[in-house]
Amino acid sequence: MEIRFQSSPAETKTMDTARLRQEYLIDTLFQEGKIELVYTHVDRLIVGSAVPTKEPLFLPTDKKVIGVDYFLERREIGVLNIGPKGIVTVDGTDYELDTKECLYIGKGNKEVWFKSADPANPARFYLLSTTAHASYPTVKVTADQAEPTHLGSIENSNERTIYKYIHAKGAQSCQLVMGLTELKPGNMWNTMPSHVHNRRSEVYLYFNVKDDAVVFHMMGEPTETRHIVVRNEQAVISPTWSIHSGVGTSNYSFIWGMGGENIDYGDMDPVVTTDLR
Ligand SMILES: O=C[C@H](O)[C@@H](O)CC(=O)C(=O)O
Ligand SMILES: [Zn+2]
Repeated sequence: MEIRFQSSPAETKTMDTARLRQEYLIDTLFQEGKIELVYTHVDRLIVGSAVPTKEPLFLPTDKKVIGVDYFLERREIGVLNIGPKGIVTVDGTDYELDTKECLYIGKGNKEVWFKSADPANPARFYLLSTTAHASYPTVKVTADQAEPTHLGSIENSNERTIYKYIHAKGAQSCQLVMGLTELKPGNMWNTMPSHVHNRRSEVYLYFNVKDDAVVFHMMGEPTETRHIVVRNEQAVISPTWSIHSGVGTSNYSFIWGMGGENIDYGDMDPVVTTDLR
């Protein structure tokens, strides 16, 4: 498992493009036939993917990194499929996940397997895990059940739909909050006006980014911003003190996921756009 440590705002200010990318961008996800996991000390989130082809893939532990006998011994995980239909098997129970469907798996489940319904058109499971102190029921959430919220306007180029899967009023969890946002065609800005939330860290996984398109992901303290150029199926780690907004050269979607002190989606500190530097 790859390990990332934490950098302070003061350290981040001094980084050049390559260093920023090394620190905050995850560009190794969604390799076919593989599970990929990245451990960040930012709220101890584990960010990953599973793209099962011929063989089912097992969610492994890494005794050296997490110090337990199985992955979910002291953790919970959200699984969101951004590809064709797949199956997640949790201690012998199968959950079918179609595109944009999510599975919350609670602490204490010993064996998690990922399979594709059609190995020639593999499922693409995005994984986000936080530490957990209690066991909540494993539950599947469909896009329809995910409380679609329409936000933004074409005038501001940010008309989008936010689906909340795991949060205080949805699938229950210890600290994981997770959902998906889709921009309408012709709309390029996400999360603008931007915000921070010192109570939680966040990771964005950009997807449905066209092959010749990129997203300029804005990060940093509101008065000390930087950007990272992101391509399809790449993720960016956002520490508590950082804004996390983006503008694409075309429309796109992203999965947002958080861990920290609370599971209240709305607990954000808005940044006045004209205060950004
Ligand atoms: O803390 C919440 C997250 O940053 C996202 O849910 C914001 C988002 O999807 C959007 O405004 O488009
Ligand atoms: Zn946020």
